[in-house]
Amino acid sequence: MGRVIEAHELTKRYGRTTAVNALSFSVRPGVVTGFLGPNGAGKSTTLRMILGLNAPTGGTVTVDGRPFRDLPRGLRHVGALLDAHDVHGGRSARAHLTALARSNAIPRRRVGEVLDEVGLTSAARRRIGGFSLGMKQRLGIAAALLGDPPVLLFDEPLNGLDPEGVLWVRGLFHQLAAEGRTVFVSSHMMTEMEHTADHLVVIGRGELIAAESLTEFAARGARQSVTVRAADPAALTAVLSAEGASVERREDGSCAVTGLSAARVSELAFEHRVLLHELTTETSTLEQAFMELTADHAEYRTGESR
Ligand SMILES: Nc1ncnc2c1ncn2[C@@H]1O[C@H](COP(=O)(O)OP(=O)(O)OP(=O)(O)O)[C@@H](O)[C@H]1O
Repeated sequence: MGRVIEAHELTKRYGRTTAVNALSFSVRPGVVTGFLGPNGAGKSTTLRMILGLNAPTGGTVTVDGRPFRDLPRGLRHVGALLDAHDVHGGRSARAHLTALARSNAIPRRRVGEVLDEVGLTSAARRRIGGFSLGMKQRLGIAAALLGDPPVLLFDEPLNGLDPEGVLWVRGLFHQLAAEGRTVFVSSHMMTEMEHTADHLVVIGRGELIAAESLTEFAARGARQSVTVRAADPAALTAVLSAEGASVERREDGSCAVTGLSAARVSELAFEHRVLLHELTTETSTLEQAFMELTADHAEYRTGESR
């Protein structure tokens, strides 16, 4: 039921700022695709171009082979949560969704269904102005689901949700993908995507850095190193280096060893009678892979004068 989103050489310039630069990627149905990048990387701009809210300076982006503008029945084709605050605070949640349903020719019964789905039934008659950010996110998700669309876009949907809300939203995204929909979710935090996305499109400064499965992405950062603390670090270094390992002596007296497994380090130390006080395997995390890959692309970084 889902449709492929295809960006080809997509570019957006604002004056001299290039927000999105020759970005090409595709988002497939049936999996949750995370859209990851540091602040200012161009995620919101890209999502707005997918929805036809911003016109590209160059390149194209299509849903099911067509620009969004050419797709009739808006919300029934693509449901989106762009900015949870972008709602009329004086209205009730139910009135807000009812107005959206009416203008998109969506049956009224969907309003009750989506309110239920996002857990807002008991708050449906309250003014949105009094909602917490988490409740507004739920309302925005309800609006995205209203037209039962095959394609769903969410911009930073986890912002403001409590831990229970985060678990719920992850379950919902997986369910929507399992139903065969196309689910594209932006975030600037790798940790948020780790248990949310199956596939990743990673950008920095408007350019594509990676487009691959979460497993492939994780493998980039999966350089294992072994931390060893030895009674005689110099002796250990000599033994391990002779076996082809690279050994880095740290200030705290420990050694970071790459190129040998912890088991092999232990065997060699035993054979050469080097006493060990500590032996730990460190696997670099997804977060490290993300930081390393985006380091050259971060728009705003602490300690950087621009
Ligand atoms: N309307 C605009 N006019 C001028 N510059 C803009 C406009 N919208 C976005 N930009 C610039 O384009 C770049 C990308 O912004 P965008 O909001 O798409 O990034 P983002 O990845 O969504 O960031 P964040 O995670 O901070 O929301 C930024 O440098 C931003 O300042």
